[in-house]
Amino acid sequence: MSAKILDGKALAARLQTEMAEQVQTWIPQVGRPPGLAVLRVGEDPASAAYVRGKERACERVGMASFGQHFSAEAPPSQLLDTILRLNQDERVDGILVQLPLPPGWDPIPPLLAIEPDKDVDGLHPMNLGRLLRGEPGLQSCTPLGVMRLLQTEGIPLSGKQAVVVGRSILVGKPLSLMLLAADATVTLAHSRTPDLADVTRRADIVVMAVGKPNLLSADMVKPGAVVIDVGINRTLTPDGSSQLVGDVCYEEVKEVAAAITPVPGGVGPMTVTMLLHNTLESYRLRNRRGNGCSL
Ligand SMILES: Nc1nc(=O)c2c([nH]1)NC[C@@H]1CN(c3ccc(C(=O)N[C@@H](CCC(=O)O)C(=O)O)cc3)C=[N+]21
Repeated sequence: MSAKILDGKALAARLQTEMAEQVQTWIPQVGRPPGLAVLRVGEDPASAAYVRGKERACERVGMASFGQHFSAEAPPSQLLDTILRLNQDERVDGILVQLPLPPGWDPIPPLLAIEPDKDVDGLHPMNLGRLLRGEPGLQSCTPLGVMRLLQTEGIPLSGKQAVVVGRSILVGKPLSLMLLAADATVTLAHSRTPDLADVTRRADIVVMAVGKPNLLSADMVKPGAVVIDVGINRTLTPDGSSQLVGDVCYEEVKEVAAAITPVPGGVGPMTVTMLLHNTLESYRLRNRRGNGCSL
């Protein structure tokens, strides 16, 4: 039996169409479109590609984008000043700093400078604290995309064993808290976990968020488990062309899992969609408070 393919790309397209319709009904009430500012530093080609993808998605749903690019040699105060200005800018609902920053750039000051209510990446300590405490707040896009995909596919989480592999602040840690909030029993494994296979084999839901191709093989998966692949790795094929792969041995794992996300076309498109979702949420909250209109 072969696993159900969890088509993140299709779900992302559907959600973006819905958002585009909502945006069109809200613009006349508010008098402006929702706005997102993506800030990029340096010349990392992968970051440049991701930022382009985010800006294109913005345009597709009718949002305004206020992107800015800084040289890796620019003084970090330039980035901070820009963030402070965008915090005050009424046209901007979301601000994000594309990570990783170039060597020598400390990500903490810019992440702290972003106004928490515009922090659409959910990385400000205020929003991370809200997530930890189970309070409403902006939440990290990739974990949110994984949760939305699981919920839309009707995959039950309450009482299930969920194993997350990878403890990053962008994915592993926040996703563990979200799965916990959904009443899963959560294990957070990482590079120092001995006998990873022994841990993953207990899981009803395995999430891979490490960044190592082929880390999860079929013998590490309980038959009938759900496998979510957050890994994004660029590898070279024998003929020399570049290929995007996740952290999962996809071809063999899909023969034992009940459901699996592909790479590309799984979690990646959901990440971008949740960024738009967070920007819209911030726009709605800002205008609800601001002028009493009911978005
Ligand atoms: N502050 C910050 N926030 C982020 O959300 C953030 C970040 N920094 N740094 C890098 C990671 C990576 N990331 C992805 C977004 C979309 C795809 C995506 O759309 N992937 C497509 C394929 C894209 C391609 O072909 O290259 C897919 O999986 O189908 C992947 C990865 C967001 N990140």
